[in-house]
Amino acid sequence: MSGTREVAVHGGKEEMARTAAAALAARVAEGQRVRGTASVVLTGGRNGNALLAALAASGVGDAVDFSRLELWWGDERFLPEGDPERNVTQAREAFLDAVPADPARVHAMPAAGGEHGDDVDAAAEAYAAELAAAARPEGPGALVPSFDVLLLGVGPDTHVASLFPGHAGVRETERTVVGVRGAPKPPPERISLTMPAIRAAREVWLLAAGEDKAEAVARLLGGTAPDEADAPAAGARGRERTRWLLDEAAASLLPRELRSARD
Ligand SMILES: O=C(O)[C@H](O)[C@@H](O)[C@H](O)[C@H](O)COP(=O)(O)O
Repeated sequence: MSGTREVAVHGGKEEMARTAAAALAARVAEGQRVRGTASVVLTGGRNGNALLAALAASGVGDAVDFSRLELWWGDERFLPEGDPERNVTQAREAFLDAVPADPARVHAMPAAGGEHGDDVDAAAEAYAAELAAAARPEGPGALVPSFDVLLLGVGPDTHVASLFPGHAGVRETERTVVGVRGAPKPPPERISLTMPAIRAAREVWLLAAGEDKAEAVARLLGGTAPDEADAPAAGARGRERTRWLLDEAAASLLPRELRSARD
């Protein structure tokens, strides 16, 4: 049984990113206070990167000890190391190069042309092994760490990570990481956490901003939840809490009572 679901609507995408960054810093600081270290799964995309940039801004992440923060990725574009389109490259530019993270705790997904060559499935298996090695025995299913917060940008087609509607990855029930081919959002080859890995997180935060997300958000939150195979974001739930962080444009087609929900 998953936990609570909350919807928060913020004025614009910048306000949403700043609010989300401050909330993430507070959650990480709490996790570090209670457990010594915290574990966050980052997402690619404009909203994910905007949140990271806000987190790197002065004053926001002051309560976080970045040297005790385990960073993972929910998905990665399977491109060569250093490619500007890789999520980790964009995260470094937005955030990582500005904070004192411990490189040993920054778990980037494998790049194409690296030790796994161009075998995206082998790269996915390697990341699954890295997650399992970091899992604590008491963790959920002990295949992945008990992530404090797992961030997900939401696509206009309701995809999250690199789990796309109707594609095999969204129906995976055993593996924690899969290789993706033929992704409708370029590049076609990607690595992605699966729903079992996503749902192992204590909290899952879904980020959606802009008019182009309004129809997806209305479909996902405005009434009966669609099946996750057809609308992957519908399956993205935390064990303790699921938060939707929207701006007014993305929330514009929601019922009035949801549009006014504030953090
Ligand atoms: O690798 C990726 O492209 C992302 O992980 C992807 O899942 C992204 O989060 C969504 O497509 C939303 O992207 P925007 O926030 O840019 O709309």
